[in-house]
Amino acid sequence: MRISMIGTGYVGLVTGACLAETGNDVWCVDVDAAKIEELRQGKIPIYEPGLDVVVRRNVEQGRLRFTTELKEALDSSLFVFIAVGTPPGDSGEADLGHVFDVARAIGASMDSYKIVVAKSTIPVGTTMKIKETIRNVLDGRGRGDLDFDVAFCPEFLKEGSAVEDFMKPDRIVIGTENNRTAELLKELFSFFTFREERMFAMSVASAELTKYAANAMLATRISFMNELARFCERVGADVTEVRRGMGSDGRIGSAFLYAGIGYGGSCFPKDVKALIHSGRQAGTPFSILEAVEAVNVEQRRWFFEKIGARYGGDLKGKSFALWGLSFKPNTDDVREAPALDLVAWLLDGGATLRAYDPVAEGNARKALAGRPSVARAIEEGRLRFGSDNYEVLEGVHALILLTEWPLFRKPDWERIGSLMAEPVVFDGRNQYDPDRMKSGGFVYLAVGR
Ligand SMILES: NC(=O)c1ccc[n+]([C@@H]2O[C@H](COP(=O)([O-])OP(=O)(O)OC[C@H]3O[C@@H](n4cnc5c(N)ncnc54)[C@H](O)[C@@H]3O)[C@@H](O)[C@H]2O)c1
Ligand SMILES: O=c1ccn([C@@H]2O[C@H](COP(=O)(O)OP(=O)(O)O[C@H]3O[C@H](CO)[C@@H](O)[C@H](O)[C@H]3O)[C@@H](O)[C@H]2O)c(=O)[nH]1
Repeated sequence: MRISMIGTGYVGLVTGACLAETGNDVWCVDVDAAKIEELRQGKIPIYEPGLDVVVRRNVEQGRLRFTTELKEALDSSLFVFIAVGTPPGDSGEADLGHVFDVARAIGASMDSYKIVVAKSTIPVGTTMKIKETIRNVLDGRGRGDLDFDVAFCPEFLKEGSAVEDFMKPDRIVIGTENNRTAELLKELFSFFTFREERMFAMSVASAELTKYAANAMLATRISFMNELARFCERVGADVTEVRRGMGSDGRIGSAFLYAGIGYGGSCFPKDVKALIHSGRQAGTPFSILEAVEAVNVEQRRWFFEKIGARYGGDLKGKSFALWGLSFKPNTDDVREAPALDLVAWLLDGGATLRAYDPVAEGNARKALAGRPSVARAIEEGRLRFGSDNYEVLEGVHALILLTEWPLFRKPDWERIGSLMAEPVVFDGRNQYDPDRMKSGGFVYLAVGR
């Protein structure tokens, strides 16, 4: 089938490449000319395991193309996917500016029947507003005769395993206004699952809300565990043991119960805020989600204070090695990464930092440059980036683990001990065994144990 993917970011590029991989002809469209140029030259603008191979293969085989010209792509497509960003607005609402820009551009460019499928995460009612926007532009062009359908198909991929998640989804949700569109979308997505029971056709509104509900539930589990972890510390329990005990109940399950320094990324923080905003607007506030968000904001601060407490609240003259800057392992994405707040607070407290991340250094540098106090600290030489995870340890007072990259899972503790000025480890992701750490001569401070 012929497809236009509008927005070539984490979701658009993965979706476009995977749809091409299953034999479709895909145009990826973006307003970012530099990004499109990079892609045309065979460079992948994001770090996502396995994506480079899929993109290159499909470009070589002529099924995947990149353009800034929407019309060029639309003219040869039946399906038009919208995969642009929906960042948080000032009051937590989803900012739909890019989505409606695209809707207007589709209305201005289309000259034949299309199925417009929103994949961006958008509040209930938005898909129908997209339809109205396209219709208004068509009417304005005197092309009210042109027919089109709209649909909403949420994306559930996780960064760091996006290609695998897309190719082998747990479920495919298809929100449409009519059966014909649902059947066509089922056919398009049937490449990714042989199991009919994994395809959920539903109303557009239900599909829109399914996406927010799933993210909000996962975020709720994480905040629950983070609050539980703080309680565990007070009462002498170990949250990792509690997690194993409770997660073994099939009704609860073991996924997304890991306490740490709070959830980050481009989705959970913004989607929880957006659902809170929608709930308030509808007069049915999500008091649970308000708490989920508050706990998440507190959690990174709680960890920072835990570090400070070891030094009587005074970080001046202390130096720390930081392992990990991305919001989770296997990605270069630092959007809403808890690590960035930790970097800023530690520097504001007077500490000197040496940070290492396998792939996110570039994005972290850009994001941190926007914080004036961090930019000053970089000028003063109080924040440096290392080229490997051992180099940053030389002479530091403690190691702080912020992102659980596989590389950090089983390090050489003897070597680490010999490099550091003091053998202290703050583990923000509960990666190490407290008994082994203590018997290895380390002071080990983790989350909820
Ligand atoms: N990142 C994820 O893991 C993930 C997973 C599921 C759903 N989502 C949702 O998917 C959407 C996209 O997220 P993302 O992380 O891919 O965003 P992103 O910021 O990585 O990419 C968005 C792209 O859209 C482009 N764009 C903006 N306006 C445009 C326009 N008018 N025409 C063409 N291109 C335009 C931008 O230049 C950018 O390249 C969001 O709604 C997000 O909530 C994201
Ligand atoms: O037990 C856990 C699991 C995750 N996290 C944190 O939660 C955040 C989000 O992690 P994850 O969900 O793995 O990554 P995302 O790429 O943000 O994916 C989420 O957001 C996407 C965008 O909406 C959805 O498509 C995915 O289904 C959903 O998992 C990260 O900061 C993790 O460190 C925890 O703290 N504890």
